[in-house]
Amino acid sequence: MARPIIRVRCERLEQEVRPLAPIISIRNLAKTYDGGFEALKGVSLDIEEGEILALLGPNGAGKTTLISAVCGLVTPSGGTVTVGGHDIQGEFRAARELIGLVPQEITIEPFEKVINTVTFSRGLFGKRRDDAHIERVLRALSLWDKRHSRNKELSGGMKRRVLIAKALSHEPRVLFLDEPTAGVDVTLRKDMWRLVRDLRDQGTTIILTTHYIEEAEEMADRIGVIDHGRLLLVEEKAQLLHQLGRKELRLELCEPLERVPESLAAYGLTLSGEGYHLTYAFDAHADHTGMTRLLADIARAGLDLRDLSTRQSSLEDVFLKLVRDGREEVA
Ligand SMILES: Nc1ncnc2c1ncn2[C@@H]1O[C@H](COP(=O)(O)OP(=O)(O)OP(=O)(O)O)[C@@H](O)[C@H]1O
Repeated sequence: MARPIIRVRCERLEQEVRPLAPIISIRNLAKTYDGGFEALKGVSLDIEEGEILALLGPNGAGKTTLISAVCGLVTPSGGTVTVGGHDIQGEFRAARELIGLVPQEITIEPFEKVINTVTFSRGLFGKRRDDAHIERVLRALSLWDKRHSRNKELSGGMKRRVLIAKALSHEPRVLFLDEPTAGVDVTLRKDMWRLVRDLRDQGTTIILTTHYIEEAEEMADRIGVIDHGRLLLVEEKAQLLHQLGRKELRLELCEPLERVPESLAAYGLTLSGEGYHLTYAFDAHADHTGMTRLLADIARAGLDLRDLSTRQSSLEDVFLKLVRDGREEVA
């Protein structure tokens, strides 16, 4: 009698340790628009269920094109996308049903009432009417009191929330937010961040695009950087922030140098500011930063210091460097 119990346990264990398939799988996705412009150049990316992924990139990087291709609104020129295992082209309806999309531009019928807008949206996905769900969504977005207002009577921030309510009306597993806080004031932006985190806590996978580094830093579990149709990096935010633990010590000399003295070669210093500035990069998390030894060796080399300062690198530095390096590579 004991055997079946053991077998059941083993099966459970296997289920627990089996890695989950990504909810979205993008392989070599390419898009060339009519006229020959290559907006996506072979993007590959897996998105895990329940994560918040922020796609950062400058104007025209390809963020909206990527989202639109994953949502089946733009036909790719190459590559594949699956959502919940369904091919976005071959099994469009099954894949699209899993997705909620909040577009960049406000696209709601001005004379329609809020509640009808959201209820109608659910119907478009062929889902049966569920007033309790619509009420939950509207309450979560602080729109319940406005349910009988016409869309045109709402503020810009409320209209944006109606777009989110529409996107959530059919209970999608993945929510795409294309620049959710563009042109939104600071308070509303923070409300939006809270809302997105709550949705993730309830199990929704979130992919958002943004220009705001602070937004990616605040919300994302992973950050992807895209530019010129290429994904330059996808990294856990915690990992990125660890990398950002790099600091710089800047030394200002009393007399300029022509080159870094041989005795200081091991520190990898860079000389700038017409020979007046020496910069030393170090890991702020390390037990030994090497700073004390460097300063002793500088004194030994007979260099006099006028000033010194340290500076922490930021996500913005990493972002700008990646975009700059990527552009140099392309050029
Ligand atoms: N329908 C189209 N036809 C031709 N080119 C297009 C079309 N849509 C977008 N593009 C071009 O593709 C590139 C990527 O555009 P996309 O909107 O994906 O960028 P983005 O990263 O979302 O930019 P932004 O942050 O400004 O919204 C841009 O150079 C854009 O001009």
